[in-house]
Amino acid sequence: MGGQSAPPPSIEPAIELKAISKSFGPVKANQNVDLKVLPGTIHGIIGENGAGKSTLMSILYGFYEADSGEILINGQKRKIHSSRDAISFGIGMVHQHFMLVETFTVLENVMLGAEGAPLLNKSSQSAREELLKLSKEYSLAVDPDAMTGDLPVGLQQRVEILKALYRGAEILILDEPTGVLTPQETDQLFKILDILRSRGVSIILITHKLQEIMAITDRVSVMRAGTMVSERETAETNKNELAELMVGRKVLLEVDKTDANPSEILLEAKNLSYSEDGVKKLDDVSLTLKAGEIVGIAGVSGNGQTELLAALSGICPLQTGSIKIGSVKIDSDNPKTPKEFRDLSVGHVPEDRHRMGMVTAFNAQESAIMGFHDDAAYNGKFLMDNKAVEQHCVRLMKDYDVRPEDPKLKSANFSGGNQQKLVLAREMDRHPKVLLVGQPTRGVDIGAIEYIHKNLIAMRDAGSAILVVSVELEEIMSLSDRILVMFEGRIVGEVDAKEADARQLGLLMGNAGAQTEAASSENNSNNIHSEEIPA
Ligand SMILES: Nc1ncnc2c1ncn2[C@@H]1O[C@H](COP(=O)(O)OP(=O)(O)OP(=O)(O)O)[C@@H](O)[C@H]1O
Repeated sequence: MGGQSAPPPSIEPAIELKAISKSFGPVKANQNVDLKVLPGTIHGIIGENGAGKSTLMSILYGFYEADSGEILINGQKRKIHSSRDAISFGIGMVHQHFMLVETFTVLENVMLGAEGAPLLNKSSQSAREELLKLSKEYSLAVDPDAMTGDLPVGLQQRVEILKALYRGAEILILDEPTGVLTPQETDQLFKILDILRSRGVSIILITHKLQEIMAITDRVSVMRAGTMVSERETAETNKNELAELMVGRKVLLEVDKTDANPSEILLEAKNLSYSEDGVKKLDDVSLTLKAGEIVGIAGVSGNGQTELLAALSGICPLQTGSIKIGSVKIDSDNPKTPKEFRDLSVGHVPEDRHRMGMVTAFNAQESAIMGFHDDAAYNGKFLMDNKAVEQHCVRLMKDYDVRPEDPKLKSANFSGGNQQKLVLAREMDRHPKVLLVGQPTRGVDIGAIEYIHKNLIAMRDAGSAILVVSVELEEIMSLSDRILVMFEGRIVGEVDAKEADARQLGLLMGNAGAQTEAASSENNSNNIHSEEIPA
């Protein structure tokens, strides 16, 4: 490892990984990786997509066994063959995709699978008492009897943390925990992590967001291409240095763009309303998208953004209102399928790449043409022209830096960020007139974010109309030319991006009723989302 100052020898690391290696076929996901995490500290791990961070944590948590190397927990050499072993050594993991049973209560989820716990029994008084005690001790307020599926994402994550603590975790691994959180939920999570640290819990935090590393960690390790390349005291580094260590070159952390030059309207939505199970998800939404502009949708997730993207791409049928694309009018009397929307040159990058962007069981080249598989270019005489599909996929992988460059690899076996790049590549490469993008850079490393933002701006400058939905206010503010704010299915405000400031957007996002929340987060020293945003 280059340039790091070694931890004081007197302190025994809570975790020590020595020369860990792990390969998947030809892919060396981890090569001779060393890591020391001191007790009662928050240790960040950063690295490009596919650098090997999740693999390393999966080894520590017993999902994978290393090909070679050693694991020491509190100075003791340990063999971890399963997550049960990891739990018994005091390791807990909060996964990117929660492992909770949505139809169980919080208490039932916390008890589920806990080693040595009494059989699952709703009235288990001791479990309830223990849960309440943990909630109090770590300021993790949550109703034990709430149905887990009804809780907002931030609270579900809290249940995951409680579950780990209930099982006696003293070491907590969090893999990209803020990817699905609102700025306010992120602030709350960081307060919780701070409390856990002050109580002696050791935390490993994997994140792509360098402002989070700077805000909350004590030390940070940098991985590149399966190896550990650097380690720094957080107080002695900065975002630019970390970005360069990760990517191996200087990275532009701000979006570089000229003013937009919008021209004709390419898409016009009028009075869209949509209800599901009696709940209004879209409420009289009207908007226009013009050639040569990027329109950003800001809002706390769950306020109709998903349904708006679904309506504008033909995935959810129109109930009320109409959409005009060029001269074609679409409404409930004249519906169109997603394929027909695509034929009208509407591209769509869905927010949830796993459920809607790709079929994880398909290989990369199949995912790379999903939705376009009946294009003449891929059709042989009788069957699909697999050679043509493969060549197309390889070109996309080269152009969008999808790693590994293996069109035959199962989509599920790409790292999260590389899956995202593959879906973006598929949609952007066709240069649609209208591009709808949900969470363009979720789980994507900073080098790739720079690349994706540059490409979106290039598409705009070439005359596409782009609609971006993102929970990252910073992204919305720096990428958009106009910002629309959604709240409870409605568009409650429109702001010129040049004049937007985070506080004003935050107030609109919470609508008047939640002003206190926005105001209190403004006073919060961990309010990193707005702090980073240029006014
Ligand atoms: N089960 C698997 N089979 C084959 N290859 C795999 C498997 N799991 C991971 N890989 C490969 O190992 C490498 C490291 O992946 P890993 O998920 O650890 O990266 P990461 O740093 O966590 O990336 P990201 O930031 O995108 O989540 C990648 O090239 C990935 O494609």
